[in-house]
Amino acid sequence: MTGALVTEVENAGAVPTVLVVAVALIDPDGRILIAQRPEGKQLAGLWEFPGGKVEAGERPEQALIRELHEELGIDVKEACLAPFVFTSHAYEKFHLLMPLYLCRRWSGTVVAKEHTALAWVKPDKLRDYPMPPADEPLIAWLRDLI
Ligand SMILES: Nc1nc2c([nH]c(=O)n2[C@H]2C[C@H](O)[C@@H](COP(=O)(O)OP(=O)(O)OP(=O)(O)O)O2)c(=O)[nH]1
Repeated sequence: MTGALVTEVENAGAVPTVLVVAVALIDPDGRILIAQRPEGKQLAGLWEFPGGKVEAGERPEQALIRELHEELGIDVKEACLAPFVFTSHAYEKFHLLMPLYLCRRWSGTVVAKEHTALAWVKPDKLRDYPMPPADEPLIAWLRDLI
């Protein structure tokens, strides 16, 4: 009886783990691109690294290349995506697992197709832009290693 109750309590807290891929695009001046989430979406108004959810049947790098084309209108080759660090964060409705890649090379001009605004920001200035809580550890890594 007690065992069953414990199991129920544990299951009540179970949420799906969602895999989201994101990238720090770095320009020749060492600035990183961040993008402001549009109104009407979860975490609206916060600044994020471009990227999105990995869809069924996609590899993470394919998903990121697709998202960068859809969101920013740029083309990125898989070889130009360098795995960097990841964040693992418990949101209320899901658990976010988000690898962050680095990319210094792409073709095309960055345009905000889905975001409210874009900003190129030096790593030590990222904290001036409110970002989702999951991004907190990523900011520290970028500041220290880029
Ligand atoms: N792309 C990106 N997403 C982030 C970051 N930090 C962070 O918590 N997230 C969260 C916000 C979303 O819940 C999820 C990204 O998924 P998404 O952007 O494709 O999804 P969405 O909320 O726009 O919703 P959907 O309509 O596409 O389902 O990851 C980040 O730096 N970049």
